Amino acid sequence: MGDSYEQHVVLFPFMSKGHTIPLLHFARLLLLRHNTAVTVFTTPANHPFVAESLHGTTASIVVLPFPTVDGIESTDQLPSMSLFYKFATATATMQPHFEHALENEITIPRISFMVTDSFLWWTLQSATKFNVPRFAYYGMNCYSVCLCREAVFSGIFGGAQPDDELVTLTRFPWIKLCKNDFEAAFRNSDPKSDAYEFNTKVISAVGCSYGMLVNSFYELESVFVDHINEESCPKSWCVGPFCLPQHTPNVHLIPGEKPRWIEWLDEKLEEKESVVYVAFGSQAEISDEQFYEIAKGLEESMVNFLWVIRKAEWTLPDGFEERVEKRGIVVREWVDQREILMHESVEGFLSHCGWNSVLESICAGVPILAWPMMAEQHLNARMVDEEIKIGLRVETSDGSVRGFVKCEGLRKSVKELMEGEKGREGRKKVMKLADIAKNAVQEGGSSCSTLNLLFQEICTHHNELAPMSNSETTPSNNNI
Ligand SMILES: O=c1ccn([C@@H]2O[C@H](COP(=O)(O)OP(=O)(O)O[C@H]3O[C@H](CO)[C@@H](O)[C@H](O)[C@H]3O)[C@@H](O)[C@H]2O)c(=O)[nH]1
Repeated sequence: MGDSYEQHVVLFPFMSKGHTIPLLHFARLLLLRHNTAVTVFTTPANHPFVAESLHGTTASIVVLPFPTVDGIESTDQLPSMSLFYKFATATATMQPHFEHALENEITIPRISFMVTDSFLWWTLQSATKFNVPRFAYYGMNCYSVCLCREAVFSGIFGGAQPDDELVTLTRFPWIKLCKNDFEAAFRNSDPKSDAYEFNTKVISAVGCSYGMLVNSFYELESVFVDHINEESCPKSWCVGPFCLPQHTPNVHLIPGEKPRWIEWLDEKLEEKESVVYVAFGSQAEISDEQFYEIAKGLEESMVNFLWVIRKAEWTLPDGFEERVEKRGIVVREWVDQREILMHESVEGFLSHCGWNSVLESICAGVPILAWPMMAEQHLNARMVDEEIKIGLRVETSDGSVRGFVKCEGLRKSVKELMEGEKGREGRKKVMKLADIAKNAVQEGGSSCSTLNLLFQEICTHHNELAPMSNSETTPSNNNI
């Protein structure tokens, strides 16, 4: 790495597509600052994905060994998400290799700060040893962070009320939540459980970090950003959407080079037809029974759809693709989701509400039909439907937040998104937010200014430390 760089940022994403992709976008965003060098840490099996994503940039990639029993290095490959805690805990085996690289391999220029995923809690110890400020990347927005904290502090989980009964939050009285808005593992208060142990380590390491880096923008959730920054530690820095500044939709200049689903969307655009995009992220688990109802609901809705199916074992009803031939397309490959959302024919997104999907939909000005499945997605769905009002929720058969979705419920909800009043209102609102998001990442916008401030603060922090290079640094246990 050359001497012309004044700043050097280390990024260490967690090995899951929904966590890695945004930090790779953030790497590109950092590289727009010409004086900044970026080093990204990853594992052998994730290296090709990271390298392809950073192709054509000056980012350096460091590969650390990750010895797992089954050779799985990304959560989307796990046979079941019940193995998540085992997988996430195993990342700690990388700590000595990470520290070896910090001490010997990537010493020039001196590291300004590191952004490591909150699930890699042990990186705080490494950052502390080498006197490098650590920003924890949560993957969640400030709304969900605040709601998780409030639910814990207000004792919602311990209350005697049924799991689906709504409780008003004292700090945010316009918000009602139920126990089922949270994963059972997150509510588990048994200190001996894997979930409790892991979450405790993660939360306490975030609390002792220099800051929290958030893939969001201030105008989207100012009440919640302010709440975090006024009432708790560490400070949150909203510098997103990470996917925006450097995104130019793929331009397929050579005929025949376009993926078939983009050609299909082009055809729909020519026919002046709108399309709903259907995708549930990189790790959702869907039962065969539920999968069948999705297929039937889409077929009966009579809307045009592009459906990305993640798992080979999810089988479509007999003759499905023939019956929907003219108005539906099923894709079983990895797609450029942002390119699809940006396509002019796409006017609705049936989504599991992973935070990246929600943000990408906001940036593309596409309203959402929210069908949360796991993690913090139920909170994101409340945000979409009740807080920022850019869509609606899918109708479940018993009205509960985790209820089964029958084909009639799906058909009605999809129609409402594409042709109904709630869809229309959501579309207007999300288009305004798309403009605000674009402004946020422009020079002078809130996210751009926050990132500048972060760099300024880190420079001041460095100047206060004795000048020395990393190679001269004696590992110590001083807190930053
Ligand atoms: O074929 C595909 C499939 C996915 N994606 C991208 O993969 C990412 C998926 O992220 P997200 O929508 O957030 O879904 P998950 O993969 O489910 O994300 C996990 O991580 C998120 C960030 O922490 C959480 O909000 C979610 O709840 C959690 O499930 C997005 O950038 C998509 O654009 C593609 O580009 N092509």
